[in-house]
Amino acid sequence: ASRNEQSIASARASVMVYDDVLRKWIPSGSSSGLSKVHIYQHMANFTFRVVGRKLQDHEVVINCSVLKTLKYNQATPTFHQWRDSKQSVYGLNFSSKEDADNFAAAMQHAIQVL
Ligand SMILES: CC(=O)N[C@@H](Cc1ccccc1Cl)C(=O)N1CCC[C@]12C=C[C@@H]1CC[C@@H](C(=O)N[C@@H]3C(=O)N4[C@@H](C=C[C@H]3C)CC[C@H]4C(=O)O)N1C2=O
Repeated sequence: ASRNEQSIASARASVMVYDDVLRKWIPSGSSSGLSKVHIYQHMANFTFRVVGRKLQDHEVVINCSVLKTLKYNQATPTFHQWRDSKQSVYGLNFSSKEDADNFAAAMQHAIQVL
């Protein structure tokens, strides 16, 4: 995150991307595993983005803008998903329901205030 970004939520989740051709979820990044996923608010230009880094090696596995048109789907209590602007679908498989609820609340806040 840059200096003028602050985290409004963080959660542990495995970050996945849906492969439309294979019709299956694949891990985002070079391998599957848990990441720390943040929603950052940019204090100067009032934008939000989701950034996730693998716990093990800090590989950035998601870096996507949160637009006011984002439809955030809580498919299950611990699996949430949305489309980014390039129509990729991201899925977060949260390690706990608490993390999922906390992340969803912050995401909905961001979408509301944009
Ligand atoms: C109208 C619309 O766009 N709808 C989208 C969803 C959507 C709705 C509204 C706004 C935005 C979006 Cl994004 C849609 O349906 N999408 C988006 C791409 C994928 C999918 C299309 C088909 C498949 C069928 C099964 C289903 C699925 O993936 N379920 C999960 C699942 O199979 N898994 C994941 C966990 C649990 C399950 C819940 C973990 C790994 C794997 C597994 O359990 O092994 N699908 C989808 O969600």
